[in-house]
Amino acid sequence: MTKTIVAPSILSLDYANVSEQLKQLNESKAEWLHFDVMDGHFVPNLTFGPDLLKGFKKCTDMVMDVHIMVEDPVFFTDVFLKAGADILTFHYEACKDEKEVRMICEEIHACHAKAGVSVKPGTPISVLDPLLDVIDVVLIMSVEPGFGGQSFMEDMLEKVRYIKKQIVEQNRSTLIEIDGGINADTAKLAKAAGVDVLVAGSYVFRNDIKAAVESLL
Ligand SMILES: O=C(CO)[C@@H](O)[C@H](O)COP(=O)(O)O
Ligand SMILES: [Fe+2]
Repeated sequence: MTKTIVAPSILSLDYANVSEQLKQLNESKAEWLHFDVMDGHFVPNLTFGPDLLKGFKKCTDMVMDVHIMVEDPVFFTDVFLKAGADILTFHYEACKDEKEVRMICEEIHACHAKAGVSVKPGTPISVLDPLLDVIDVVLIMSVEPGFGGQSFMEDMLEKVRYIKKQIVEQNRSTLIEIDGGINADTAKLAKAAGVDVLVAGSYVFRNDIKAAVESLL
């Protein structure tokens, strides 16, 4: 069994208490910090810009896992790579075609970062089969993107099982990340299906941070 990585989503961080929460995150077993970028167009919500990412990088050594939910992935990939993203994940649905997905992944690699591609619940995961050679992280949305605190869509586990099989058959080292509605119960289901990285927002920040992270491992 491979090691599980926990990626707390700062969408649910308590912004009245940032330094204390960051201190707890730094003391926790979470290895990645999930940074949700929303442009108000691709999803009906608006979140963070590159300066916030630069600020977080000064306060933690965690891996910056940037998830861009934006209409223009080419523009924002460049912006967040320059701001210091370690992993840059964009949406398949925001791209013109397969060629553009490949081109963005290659641009990310040229900046020495890892490339992630995300699919919304309604998108078949098989669209990523021919792209696994350039994808470091497949991010499966287990809620509709846009907001934290939604319920886990259990039928997304089928996508996890499917892409895991493809990764093994193609002999790739691609990681599978799941995002949305993760708590101690849904984490068990996700891990059993083959998930490597668990994004968790509301569950981590509405509980004791260190204990919540630990309960997901
Ligand atoms: O990308 C998103 C939402 O679009 C996520 O990363 C959420 O931030 C997850 O929040 P929880 O479902 O864990 O509360
Ligand atoms: Fe996310």
